[in-house]
Parts: sequence; structure tokens; C-alpha cells
Amino acid sequence: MNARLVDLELQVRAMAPSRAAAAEQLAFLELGPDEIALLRQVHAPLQARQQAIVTAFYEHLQTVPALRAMLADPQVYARLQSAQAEYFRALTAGDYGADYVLHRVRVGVVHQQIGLEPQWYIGAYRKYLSALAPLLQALLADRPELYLPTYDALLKVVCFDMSLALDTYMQSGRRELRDSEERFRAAFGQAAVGLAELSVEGRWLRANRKLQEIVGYSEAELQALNFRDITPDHEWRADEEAVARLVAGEMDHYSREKRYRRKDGHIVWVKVTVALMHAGTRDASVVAVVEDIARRKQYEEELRHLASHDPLTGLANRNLMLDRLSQAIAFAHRAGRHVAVMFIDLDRFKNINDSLGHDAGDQVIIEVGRRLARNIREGDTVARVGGDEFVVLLSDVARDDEVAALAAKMLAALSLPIIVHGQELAPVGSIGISLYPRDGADSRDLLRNADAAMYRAKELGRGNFQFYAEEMNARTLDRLKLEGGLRRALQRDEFELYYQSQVELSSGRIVGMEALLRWNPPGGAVVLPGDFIPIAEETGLIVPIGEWVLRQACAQQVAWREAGLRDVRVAVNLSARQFKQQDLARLVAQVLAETGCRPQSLELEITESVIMERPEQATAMLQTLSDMGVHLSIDDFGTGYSSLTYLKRFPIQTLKIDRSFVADLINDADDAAIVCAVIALAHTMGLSVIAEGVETEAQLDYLRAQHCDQLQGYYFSRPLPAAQVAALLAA
Ligand SMILES: Nc1nc2c(ncn2[C@@H]2O[C@H](COP(=O)(O)O[C@H]3[C@@H](O)[C@H](n4cnc5c(=O)[nH]c(N)nc54)O[C@@H]3COP(=O)(O)O)[C@@H](O)[C@H]2O)c(=O)[nH]1
Repeated sequence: MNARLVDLELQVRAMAPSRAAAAEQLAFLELGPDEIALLRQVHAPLQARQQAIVTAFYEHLQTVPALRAMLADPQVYARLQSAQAEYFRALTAGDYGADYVLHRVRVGVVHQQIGLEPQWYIGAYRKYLSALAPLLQALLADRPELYLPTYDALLKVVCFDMSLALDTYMQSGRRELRDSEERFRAAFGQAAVGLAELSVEGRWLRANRKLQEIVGYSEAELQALNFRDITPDHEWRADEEAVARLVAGEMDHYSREKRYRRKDGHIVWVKVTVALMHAGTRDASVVAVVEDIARRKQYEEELRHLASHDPLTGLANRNLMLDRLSQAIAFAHRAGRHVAVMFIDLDRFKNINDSLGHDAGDQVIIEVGRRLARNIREGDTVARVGGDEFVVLLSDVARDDEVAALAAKMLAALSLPIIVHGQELAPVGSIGISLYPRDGADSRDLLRNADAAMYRAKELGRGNFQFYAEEMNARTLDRLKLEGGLRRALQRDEFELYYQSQVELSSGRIVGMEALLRWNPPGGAVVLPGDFIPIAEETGLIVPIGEWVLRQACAQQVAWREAGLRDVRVAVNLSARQFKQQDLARLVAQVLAETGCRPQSLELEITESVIMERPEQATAMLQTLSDMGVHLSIDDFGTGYSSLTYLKRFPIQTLKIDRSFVADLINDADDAAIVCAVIALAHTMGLSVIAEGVETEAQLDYLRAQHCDQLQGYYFSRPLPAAQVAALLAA
């Protein structure tokens, strides 16, 4: 027997009345041995008519559309007909014991399971009785006095059958209800979402396990509470209004996201979907499906945070800063207050990135962000708006001096040492400040003007703060114009090299020419490198410009030589960015090859500060250049902090004393001492020394007395165009 049949049989046995109950029922129906005997008498002749009766019975069933559909399957039809034949056989067989009872109950269960409604069942009994009445009458025609008792006996058996069948239906109904309640209880209890039933006044009536987990209260604890007790900040008003609309029939359910306060005090986000049960009755209650959406809310919050914050520092990003600035302006406008915008740019941050790597740069940025944030009040904002650029918004400011004091405090905080990768760094920042409403009516103007003030702070030597002033915009515009002009200068051939002679003290002969760049913009005066090299350096334009200088200077050296003039060395200045170019050595080799200039006729001047920025890398680069035979000198010597250890290792030939020391040599004992020390040091290390900026005979005499090797300065010659230099060399 398969599992379904076993289950069926178990159900049948469970539903069948006990022997005693069946006997009691038969007694109540007054079906005794006499009646049974009467039925047995007609049993055999009735069996002969069985087929006709069963067929007629089924034809009758087919007249009902619902039953016809149920009997459409031929297999089902054949099985039911065979079961019906057996039913018919047992009806008058006279044995109404346990097997009979089980058979009748089984038929009832099967019919109930296939969905046959009881009304068709009772109609079927009526059909049997109607069909059998004339038959019995015919069979008992010769003994008509037996017809009524026999029919009455048959009626009792059919009533017995009917009671068994109806009992089966009722029991099945009860069982289904019980099963469904159990299923509901299990589903309610184990559901993966929170489920609760509440009174329309908001008292908790039932709460499943998941809901108890979400709110941290047991069901019993909840039953002593109203939902308002665990809903924060009067959020419950919205729930109450919605439930009132449910009760009024204005909607059949509602969903909303809300918060509960857990038993442990934490707030948890949930989505509740609420419907009314038993609407319109005194038993009306509210069913709530409660989903824990804390995760989703957290993701949403994270996404919101990501869209408005800088991922490295966690500070506000530009978007959030602009938003807060607009709000602050609106507030200040209403309240007649001021807003301050501070634009902060780290000075030489690129050097940290280049020399210690991006990881170190990141650490510095994070620490700078922390330091700025530590110095502001609640309600103010620190935002990171670029690589090393920050904006601080002071949303409610009364006076300038308040802002100035804070800017000074921030600069001091910034410059405290940071240890990164074992190196001590002291970040320096330049701060530009604009104030609403004085320096701009909207965010755009305030930021632009704070930026201009920041550039001014940089121009004034970095590490300071500047308030915006009208003329700064003009300066910014000039700077932009200059940058635009520089970009076009190369193509338009607006650059020119001037040369300044370097004189050997012992012989008085010109031994070198320093190439000094000049820019002749169309229609304008000559621009000196001090006014455009820093911008070229910042914008990267220095790389192509520097390449042009190198090529031009080498070509000029060859031209002078080939013109039969003195074979002097040409000195070219290398900027910081050029010196850090990976392919500098390759470029120098290529230019030497292209122009025919000999390596020993080229001198490269690199400033002390550029070399000392990354001495290890500088040593390698200097070595490569030196191996090529190029002459190397350290420019502006004395202005940086050269380590003697490194100095010894650098493959250089010359130290060039900065002209600032030479300028006051005669009047300033300190400068004189420095010059003497540099000359002595260079000679000890086997290097030659050149002093630049020599303007007077007194300076010349002093340097001669100190055995300086070479001199350069206006005393001998100002920087001159190449053509005039040719005359000088010829002379
Ligand atoms: N990367 C590059 N830098 C360059 C290039 N050309 C020039 N420069 C650097 O610009 C700075 C300013 O140069 P410049 O205005 O040309 O000034 C030079 C001389 O004119 C000046 N000088 C020389 N003698 C005297 C003097 O007796 N008195 C006095 N007041 N000034 C004098 O000194 C400048 C040369 O300096 P240095 O290079 O240190 O020898 C300057 O730093 C240039 O290096 C270029 O092509 N690329």
C-alpha cells in the first residue's frame, strides 16, 4: 500500500465510530434482525439488477455540470462505478458490522477528498431509494405485505449510511480546521517576518517569535504594552491616523517605514504593513506584518554618506559642502550674520607623495583633516574638495578677528609634526578666507574669492592666511592670462635665451655662459623667468619649455664653437619637475646627439633644495648624467640644508654660492662667513666654487682673497641675447 493509501486508511479508522457507537446508532434506527432478514431475502434478485441501477445512478449524476466535470476522467469514472457496485452489493447483504462501517466511512472520506459536496451525496441516496422502491415492489409483488417493511428496512440502512457519511464530512471539516489552525499557528510562530495582532487601540495581542526578536520584548511583555510605548518621538501619530482610516474603510491596508525603540533602548527601522481583521465588528483587530529593514536602512545611509563624503577622510565632500554653504548663507541672510569660507591648500604636498609614496600622502591628508575638524565648532563644516585642498565653513561668524584667530590656530595645528614611515613631516598650509556678505553673495563667489586669497597666501611665502581683497581677482585673472599665454608661447616662438658670462678668477677669461630664459609676449615687455617659471612648473609646461631651453643652449654652444669663438661651457638651469622626469638622462643624451654638443661643454645647474628633497634618487640621476660626461653644479648653494654625507656622494663638480650671500658680503659678517665656509668646504671636497650676483669690485676683491674659482654677475656682464654674446666672446 502506498503512503497515500496508508494515510487514507488511518484517517478512515480514526473517523469510524466505535463498534458500540455503531451498534447504538443501528439500534436507534431500529434496524434489528427481522429487518436484516427481510433485506437478505431481496438481496440476490436485486444484485441481478445491480448494473442497471448503478448505470442509471451515474447517468443521473452526469446531469449536474459540477459532477460531470468530476467524472470526466474515464479512469476515475470506472473506479467510482466499481466502488458503487460494491456499495450496492453491501446495502442489502445484511452484514452491518465493523467492515461495513469502515467501507461506508472510506467512501465518505474519498468523496469528501475529491471535493464532492454533501448535497450531491444526499441526492444520490435519494436516487437509490427512488430507484429501488418500484423494484422492490415488483420483486415482492406476490407478497405485498412485505414490501413496506422491506423498504423501511432499506430506508434504515440508507439512513445509517447517510449518518456515517455526514459524520465523515463533519469530522473532515473539523480536522481541516484543526490542521489549518495548526498550520497558521506554526506559520505565525515561525514566520521569517514579524507578525502581530493588535487591538484597534494599539494594544499588542499576539506577537510571533520574529517580532519579539526585532523589538527585544517577549510576547507577554508586549501584551502589557501599547505600540505607542515602543514607538519613538510621537511617530505613533501617523500610525493612529492610518488605523483610523482603516477602521473608517477608507483603505484596506497601509505600509510605512517607521522605527521602534527596542527594549535595550536601541532604535530599529522596520517596515510595517497593516490590515484590519473582522472589520466592522466588535472583534475588529489590526494585523501587522513587521519587516526588519535595519540592514537596508544602513546600506541606504552608507550610500548617502558615500555620495556626500570623501572616502579617504570621511569629511564632507564638495557637494555636501556646497549644500551646507547655501544653507549657511540663507541663515546668515535672515539673521544678519556672517559666514566665513576658508580655502586651505597644503604647501608642497606633492613632494610628500612623490618622495614617500601615496600611502604616506594619504596618512598626511587624513591627519590634516582630523586637525582641521578638531578646531571647528559644532555646526561648522570641514570638507575635502581636492587632493590636498580643504574648505572650512564657519556658518555663524560675528567678526573678522574671530576668523583670523581660528585661521592662525589651524595653521599652528597643521604644522605640528606627523611621523609617517618613520619620517617626521610638518605639513604647511596656505589659507584664503572670504566672508559673506562682504566678499560674495553666493557660494560660487565666496569659494572663488577664498581660492584667490589662498593663492595670495602662497605668493606671500606660504604657511599664512589671507583675507580676500578686491585686487586679488585682478591678480587671479592676470595669472590665468599668463598661463594661457605661456601655453601658446612655445608654438609662437616667443621664448629667447639670454646668456650671462661666468669668469675664471685666476685668468680673467670667460669659461662659461649661463642660459637664462626670457619670454617676449607679442606687444608686451620682456617677461623675466621669476614671473613665469613658477607657473610653468605648477602647470607642467616647464617640461616642454625646459626641453626647448636645453636644445637651444646646446645648439648655441655648437654654433659659437663652429663660428670660431671661445669654446665655452653652456650652463642650463633644471627645474624641480624636469629633474624628477624619469627620462631626463635620455633626453640630455638625445639633445647632445642631435645638436653635436659635447657632454663636457654642457653644465646642468640643479638647486640645492631640489636635490635634497629626495637625495637618494637625486644621487642616482646625477650619477647617470655624470657618467655621460656632463658637468654638474649645485645652484643656490647655502639656501637649503645639504647634508655633508650626501654632498660627498653627489657626483658634482661645482657649488654655486647663492647671490643673496654675495649681495651683503661686504656689510654682513654672517654672509661673509658663510661664503668663506662654502669656499673652504668646496675646496676640501675637491669641488670648484662659483659666486653669482657679483656686482661690485669690493665683492670681487673679497672673493678673490677667499680663492673663489669663478664669478658671475652684473660686474662682468648682464645676461645678453646670443648675438651680443658672440661679440663679447670675440672680444
Ligand atoms: N628652470 C629654469 N630656470 C631658469 C631658466 N632661466 C632662468 N631661470 C631661473 O629663473 C630665476 C631668475 O632668473 P633671471 O631673472 O634670469 O636672473 C638670473 C640673473 O639675471 C641674475 N643675476 C645674475 N647676476 C646678477 C647680479 O649681479 N645681480 C642680480 N641682482 N642678479 C643677477 O641671477 C639669476 C641667475 O640665477 P641662477 O640661475 O641661480 O644662477 C633664476 O633662479 C634662474 O635660475 C631656465 O631656462 N630654466
